[in-house]
Amino acid sequence: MEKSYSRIFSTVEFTKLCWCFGRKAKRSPFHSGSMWDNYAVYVEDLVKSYGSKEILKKLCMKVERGIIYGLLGASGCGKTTLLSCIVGRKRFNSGEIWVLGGKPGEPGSGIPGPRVGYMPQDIALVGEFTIKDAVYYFGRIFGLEESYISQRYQTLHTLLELPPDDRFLKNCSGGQQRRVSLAAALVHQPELLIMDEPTVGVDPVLRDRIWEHLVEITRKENTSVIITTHYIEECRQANKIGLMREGRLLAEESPGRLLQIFDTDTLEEVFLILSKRQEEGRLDDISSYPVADDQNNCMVEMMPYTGSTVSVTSTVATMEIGHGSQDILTTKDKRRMPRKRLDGNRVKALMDKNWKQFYRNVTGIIFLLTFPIIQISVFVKAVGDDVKSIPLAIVNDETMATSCPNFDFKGTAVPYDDGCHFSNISCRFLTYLDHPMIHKVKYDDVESGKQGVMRGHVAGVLYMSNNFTAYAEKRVDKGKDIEEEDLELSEIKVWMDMSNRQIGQAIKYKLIDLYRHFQEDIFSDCKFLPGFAKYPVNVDFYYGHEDDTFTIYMLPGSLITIMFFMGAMMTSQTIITDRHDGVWDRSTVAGVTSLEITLTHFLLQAAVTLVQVSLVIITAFAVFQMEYNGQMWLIFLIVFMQGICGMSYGFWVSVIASDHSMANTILTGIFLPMMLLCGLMWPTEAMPIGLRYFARSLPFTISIEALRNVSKKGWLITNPGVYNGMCVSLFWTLLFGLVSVYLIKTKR
Ligand SMILES: Nc1ncnc2c1ncn2[C@@H]1O[C@H](COP(=O)(O)OP(=O)(O)OP(=O)(O)O)[C@@H](O)[C@H]1O
Repeated sequence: MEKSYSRIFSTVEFTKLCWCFGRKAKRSPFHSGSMWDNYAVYVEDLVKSYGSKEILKKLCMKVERGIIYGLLGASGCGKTTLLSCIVGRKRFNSGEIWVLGGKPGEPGSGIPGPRVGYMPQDIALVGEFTIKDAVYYFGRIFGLEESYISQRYQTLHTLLELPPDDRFLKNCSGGQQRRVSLAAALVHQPELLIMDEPTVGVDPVLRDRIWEHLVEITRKENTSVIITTHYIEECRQANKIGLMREGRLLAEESPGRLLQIFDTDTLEEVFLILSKRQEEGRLDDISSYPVADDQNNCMVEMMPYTGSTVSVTSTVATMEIGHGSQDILTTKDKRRMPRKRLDGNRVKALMDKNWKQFYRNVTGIIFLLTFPIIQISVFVKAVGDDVKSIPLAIVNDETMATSCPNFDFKGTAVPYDDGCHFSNISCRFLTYLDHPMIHKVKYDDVESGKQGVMRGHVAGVLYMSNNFTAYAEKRVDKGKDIEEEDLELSEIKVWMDMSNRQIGQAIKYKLIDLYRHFQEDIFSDCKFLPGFAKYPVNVDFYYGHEDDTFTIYMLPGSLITIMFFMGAMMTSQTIITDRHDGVWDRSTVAGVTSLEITLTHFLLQAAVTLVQVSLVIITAFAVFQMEYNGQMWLIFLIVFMQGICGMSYGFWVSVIASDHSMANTILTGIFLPMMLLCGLMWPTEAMPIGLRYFARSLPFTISIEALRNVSKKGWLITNPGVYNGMCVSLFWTLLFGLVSVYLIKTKR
């Protein structure tokens, strides 16, 4: 093989055939725009790297108008990267790309936009679309009339043997999805059609039909086609093929001519020869040979397609190409109109897509609507209420009883001239312990009670001494003259298990509180001055109540964090799914702007957030009757703004994360510390001063305070304690949003 190749393939021809091997062009081949107009795609010295890895190495490529160009190469050689750069999906490091006479992205180039039909390697369609939806979606994005889309849909449906109109894409096979994807790229009859492996998984008969169609549109409509495929021999039907390896084009020529030059029967063999040659480093040798136009390496090739009379020979078709391209452009001039940042048709198509994606995902809807209700219900029912039925060991040495059968309050505190006579008041005190928080458990002595604590059977031991009543009476009678030992014996002693601080503290304060009531009642029976038994510190309450549960304190934080998290999760999941499926990229190539994508996602998700906020507020305030004092619309607004802020945060996460698992990690990894710092569970005032300022700068700390100020204090929007919280929400919403848009623009 190599022998016959050497015989026929002279060095000069080889030199002419291969081009672009590192010699820098002295000047651009074209000094006027009209030259580029002859090419559908013109790539010069293109370099694209991912990190330090160079994928495209000064690659040059020329695709004349009205031809089928087959781009061949092994997996990973950079074909998809090259196509992505051509359609403007990816930025490149250096070099030049002209598409249909303009540079992608430049105003008036029409690219991205309807001039190009792009079928990416991945399906890049919405799974919730029906077959018809998918084609119509792109038709509408391209601004086509409904009647025209309908007519095109019928034609493509027949041509590509598409499944029934109403079959959902997610229920189609891979091959069927690929055909729908092809139909979506063809619907608007683009001037340039770029397809990344369109025939994978397609039946050979249908594959043949697709190729026939490609030949037909290049011939009749002067469409230019770039197609990549793994089936090398399939490309015999192309007018020109580019053999790509390791980020470079080894050759670019018509298949017939390649076979002739290399004297082989198959393109596989041509590729093999050229690949070996590249391996041996002999391709670089050709730079020393004379070339047809040494002013520019990209111009060096056997058969330049420069004029209207050049005929391209392929094994399947011989066709005249390059005719009347200028006329075609004139009729399609409106496609070159500078792209509007916001176009009504595209916004409508995107809204329709988002809505279908939303309502056809029943599991998603159930989750989005029930999850906030479940969360707030669980919170109200499970968090912040008083502890109940905590077992407390009672050792009453006075009566050896906890319930004191036949006990009667009467006669336990009887006033007389100089004082008050007590009787059996240990039993009287024990009646005050009949409280939902406490479950009394009788123990015979302190030691066994303490054993009970150590074994976890009880949360503490309460002890009253033998003759507790007598010592208590002495304490009252003698006042400051009481002896220390008597004073000690008049005390109720308690040993608590404080390893569970919440329970330990709750029981401790409850016992003190119950004792206060007990003492007040006894002193009242003794006809002492009212208030004698009270602490001499009289605390009254301006906002809230003494017995407000912790639930009331945590409710604002809970509402806000639930909505922030829901907004963040919903947005990041939706956008990453769209981006991962390639729908975002594909829509962008079709002309959709980032603003339109962002805006339409925002509108739908804001509507969902509105419903979610209504649900959590109804659940908290109407169903669970949580108390509030302020204006309900203001409570609603503050929570809603945090939902929007969460959406913006989710948007930012979706931009910096490459996939769902990374997004979830970032989402929760940042959200959890924010939740700990926001004062939801513990006041920020308990933090070290530096940390407190940091905590207050976070998205929802001050909003939680604002919501508490409205719901508990009834403050109005004019109060800084309210509007500051709203300003912080707004600030973070804008910050996350702007940073995300900036990253989208720079990250490609
Ligand atoms: N986003 C990315 N970050 C880093 N490397 C990437 C990225 N995308 C592609 N690559 C690498 O670039 C190289 C070329 O990938 P590309 O997808 O362009 O190849 P290809 O020729 O289209 O392969 P295939 O035929 O299998 O689709 C591969 O080594 C790939 O791993």
